[in-house]
Amino acid sequence: MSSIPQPLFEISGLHTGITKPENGRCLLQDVSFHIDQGETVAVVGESGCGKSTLALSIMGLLEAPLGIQSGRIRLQDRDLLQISKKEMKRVRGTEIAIVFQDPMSAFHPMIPLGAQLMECLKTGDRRVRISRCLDMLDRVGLPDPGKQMKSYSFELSGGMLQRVMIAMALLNGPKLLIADEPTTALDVTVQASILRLLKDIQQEFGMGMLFISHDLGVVSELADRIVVMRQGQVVEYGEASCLLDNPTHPYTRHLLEMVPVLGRSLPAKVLTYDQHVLQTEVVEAI
Ligand SMILES: Nc1ncnc2c1ncn2[C@@H]1O[C@H](COP(=O)(O)OP(=O)(O)OP(=O)(O)O)[C@@H](O)[C@H]1O
Repeated sequence: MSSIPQPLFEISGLHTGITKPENGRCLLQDVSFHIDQGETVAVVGESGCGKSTLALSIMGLLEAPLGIQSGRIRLQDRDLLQISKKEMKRVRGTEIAIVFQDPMSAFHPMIPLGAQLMECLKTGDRRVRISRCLDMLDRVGLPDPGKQMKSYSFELSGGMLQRVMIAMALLNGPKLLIADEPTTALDVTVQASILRLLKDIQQEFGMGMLFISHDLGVVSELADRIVVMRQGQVVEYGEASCLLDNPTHPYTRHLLEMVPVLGRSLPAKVLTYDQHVLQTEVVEAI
């Protein structure tokens, strides 16, 4: 008898909310979805629907008065809600890594970027760790990685710094990468090159990716499946192509209408994306 393969990552029946009894409020209600190895699942919804609360719930980084009320978050065969804080700290950054929206605030301005990257690789010979950081900076397309290791965050552009954050997230070979609005703070011409980079490295490294965005147009570029969230609840969930071609929930249709140029025609968006990439490469080459 063949057993059903286990997903890489699975959330089931997740409820997250304000835990104070006097003003208890549910911010995520019964959220469930899974991510298979090598797959990109996008969570999309407007501001305030609970996307960041979801990312923080997964990373075990919710701060009081927010807390998980019930549900399960599994990475392979482990329930992340049942492991110790110490073990969760190890999982974070090694097995699950996150790329945040604003690269400028993710780095310490007074510490060289190289030292901050090295800090993520806690073990191993110093020379091996330096070489690993240099390799990863090169892999994410940063010119002159040796120079960037000595630079401070304020010396790099937003796009370059986002590449450093992606390199940092990949250093320990995570099984799951969470990208929380990774292109929102960037210039439109740089956005497309960062999206292409995420797509490339996800294929190369074969990890699962949870891509969080308010923009269904951006999501259509790289998602295998899409979770549409509204007011803390999943209103639609399915294969990206089916959901984009035949949205069943009025809110998904509303999000689609907000995508400029795309409307409901994907090929037009793909064309727009390629034009952005071309434009970006021209800008970067100047
Ligand atoms: N510490 C907190 N205390 C009370 N309410 C909170 C707290 N953090 C978030 N919320 C509320 O939870 C809801 C979801 O917020 P969240 O930041 O997860 O949304 P989001 O979809 O990520 O929005 P955005 O795209 O603007 O970042 C919002 O109504 C927000 O006001």
